Amino acid sequence: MSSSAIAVSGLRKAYGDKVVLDGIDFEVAQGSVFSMLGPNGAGKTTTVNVMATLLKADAGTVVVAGHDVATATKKVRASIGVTGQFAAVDELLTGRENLQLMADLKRVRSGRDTVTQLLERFDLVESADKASSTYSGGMRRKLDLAMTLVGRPQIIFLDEPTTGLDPRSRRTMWGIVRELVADGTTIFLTTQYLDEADHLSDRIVVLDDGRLVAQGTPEELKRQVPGTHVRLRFGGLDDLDTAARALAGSTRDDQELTLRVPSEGDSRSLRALLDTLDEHMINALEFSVHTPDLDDVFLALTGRTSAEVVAQ
Ligand SMILES: Nc1ncnc2c1ncn2[C@@H]1O[C@H](COP(=O)(O)OP(=O)(O)OP(=O)(O)O)[C@@H](O)[C@H]1O
Repeated sequence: MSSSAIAVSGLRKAYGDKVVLDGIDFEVAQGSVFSMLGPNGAGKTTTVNVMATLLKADAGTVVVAGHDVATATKKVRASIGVTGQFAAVDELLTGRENLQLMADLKRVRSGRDTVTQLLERFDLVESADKASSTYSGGMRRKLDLAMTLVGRPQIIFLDEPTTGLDPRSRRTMWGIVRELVADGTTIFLTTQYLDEADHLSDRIVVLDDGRLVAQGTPEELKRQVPGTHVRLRFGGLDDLDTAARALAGSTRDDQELTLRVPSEGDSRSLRALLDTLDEHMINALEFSVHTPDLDDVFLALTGRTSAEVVAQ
């Protein structure tokens, strides 16, 4: 068995004439967080559904926890947990009953203890005996994830787990993801939130229109996009003029009295820039360094900003 938790190669899927996955390849290391980013309709859920044995691929090989999804469906299902868009929470049952039902379905030994531990871990003890229909969105998602953890799956698929959550609940979910990974669980996450992928992931792939347009660590992806620059703001047009002439490759904004200067962003190049300003006896009222973030990467790769994607 390879050390990869998931290995996908040449994965293709079409609905009629519409090609949704056009031959994608990636590997997910055991005990890591792997994020798939992509705009609406890029094919993220389709990819998760194939890996989770809920959908058959047209071509390609998908191996999950050492088993081929095409031939060893049961073994794959016994190794994974899926949470997100196909939420399993039954609203008529209480939180405790939902968890107990899952423990019974998965034939977990000492199911009652597991349920108690999960209620504690997810801070759901107080509401454990209330109908889950009365839960807030954040509580329902926590319950959904808790249900996924019954039976301790090795690999967990989280399909957009924090969409619509308030910042505090998002942070709670992030904390739980980190704990799971520290315990050796592998997490496959799909998200439209770049900051989420940036904070949590060991590796990220960007899916657009059925193809992987980039993959790497968050840092590697950010490095693919040139754009570290220093922004200077001056007190008047004279200073702006002088600085623009002295600093090669800079772009000026006369309204804002600002200058954008390309820079490596390291201490030596910043010192050289300040020396140049000193030599010309110019004082910048403001000085800030901007490094590209995943939003810039996303824009460069897909032609869309994440805000546009979320607003769709
Ligand atoms: N059962 C289906 N029949 C036909 N087309 C489908 C079916 N399921 C998905 N599609 C299409 O496949 C494409 C990819 O869908 P998918 O749900 O995988 O995208 P996604 O990246 O998960 O998007 P979202 O973020 O909106 O969930 C979309 O264009 C969708 O309309």
